[in-house]
Amino acid sequence: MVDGRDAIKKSFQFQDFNEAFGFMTRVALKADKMDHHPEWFNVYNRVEVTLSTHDCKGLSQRDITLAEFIEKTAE
Ligand SMILES: C[C@H](O)[C@H](O)[C@H]1CNC2=NC(N)=NC(=O)C2=N1
Repeated sequence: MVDGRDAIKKSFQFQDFNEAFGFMTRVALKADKMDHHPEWFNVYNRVEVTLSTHDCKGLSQRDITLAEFIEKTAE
């Protein structure tokens, strides 16, 4: 969860930048297909992802669906 707002957040660590950016690319393609986009921050091998739904100013099923895809993709 994120302080002060209805959002979920998770940090992922990879071997290197190449792995991190590959992960981001796969998530980006899925996100755009869903028309549901993450807030994220990347430094080298670390990617912090925050999910929420602007349309309802909170969490929706879309956040859960994208979160499940993200967890699978990070494995
Ligand atoms: C116009 C467009 O469909 C909307 O702004 C979409 C785009 N991506 C989005 N992403 C997220 N995270 N929440 C939204 O409500 C949202 N809405």
